Amino acid sequence: MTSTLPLTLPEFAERAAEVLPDGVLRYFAGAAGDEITLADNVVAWQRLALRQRVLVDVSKRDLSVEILGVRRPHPVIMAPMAWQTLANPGGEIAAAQGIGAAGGIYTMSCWASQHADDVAAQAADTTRWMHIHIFPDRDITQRLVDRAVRGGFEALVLTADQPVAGRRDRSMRAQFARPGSPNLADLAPGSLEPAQTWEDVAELVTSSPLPVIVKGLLEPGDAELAIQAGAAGIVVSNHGARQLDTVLSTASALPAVVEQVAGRVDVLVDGGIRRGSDIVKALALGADAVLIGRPLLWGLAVGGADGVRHSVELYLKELDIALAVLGVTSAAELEPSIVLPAPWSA
Ligand SMILES: Cc1cc2nc3c(=O)[nH]c(=O)nc-3n(C[C@H](O)[C@H](O)[C@H](O)COP(=O)(O)O)c2cc1C
Ligand SMILES: CC(C)CC(=O)C(=O)O
Repeated sequence: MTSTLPLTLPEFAERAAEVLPDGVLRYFAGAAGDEITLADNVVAWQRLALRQRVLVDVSKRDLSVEILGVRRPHPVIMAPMAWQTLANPGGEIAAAQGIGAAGGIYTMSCWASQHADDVAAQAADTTRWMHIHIFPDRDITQRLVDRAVRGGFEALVLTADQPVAGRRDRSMRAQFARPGSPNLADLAPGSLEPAQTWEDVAELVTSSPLPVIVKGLLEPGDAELAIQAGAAGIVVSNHGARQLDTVLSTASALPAVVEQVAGRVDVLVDGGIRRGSDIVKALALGADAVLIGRPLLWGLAVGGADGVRHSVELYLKELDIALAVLGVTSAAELEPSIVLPAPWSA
């Protein structure tokens, strides 16, 4: 892809809407029900205003943060998203290469349209996490864990908010051929497990050589249970508003979860993060890092690996400028006092 890549993040979304078939776009962009939470995931970050301090020496700025005890160049992680060959023939491999080139972590959905072994081989230089479910057949889960270990994936991201599939009105009639999940095809057909509980999480933590991050929590009480089960981290997430409409947006849910966790494990957040300034707000509210979903699919759709890399770089550029203008030199040291309820949201 040699055409000029977009200059802004919204332009990526517009270009993706032009290049993606209608059915695929509806599946990617859509969410549950009336999409109230989908909209509020974005707006909840916009409802926060930033306090800027001036005439601080910001000539040296540091975007690095610690994630699972490892210093990373910046806080951007690609969220697990199914079937990435629908966005671009390069699929998961291109996405992983792209985010790796930008210094970010790639989370591979277990519903991937390419096999984890191939992603591991062809994006060997990218720090990769493997997304998994507790499947009705626990042996499938175990085999995915083995595969993650074999492929050098460094953590497991366990989806907790999908006992059943959400009902997504926008994509219900979407016509597109599902690429299947070659990553699961050589295992028994994966299906969701409505009977999963925290006991399963504790068992997974005990048996897994990799740290387990529990994704899809909104309540402080669940964060506590995740810690009791031995999770190394949690993701405050509503699955991109795809599971149930009118659950809390993630910016609204984050502060109480951070308070409950009190630094005991890593707290990550995703949902509606569309600007570098949203990352500032997430970190200020106590997140250690952020996962970004749809915008990186738009990058993949528009420009393959290069598009993903460029999209991440746009976030980082915005993050860096935001820090400088706010008078802050370190992303890791952002304080809650830098955000306040915006007067325009009253
Ligand atoms: C097309 C698509 C597929 C997704 N597939 C998965 C998945 O397989 N597992 C999962 O835990 N979350 C999945 N998600 C949710 C994302 O991991 C993430 O929580 C969400 O997209 C973040 O919100 P954002 O898109 O507003 O950034 C998917 C999201 C999208 C848009
Ligand atoms: C294959 C699906 C279960 C992937 C998913 O979680 C989603 O589309 O939100």
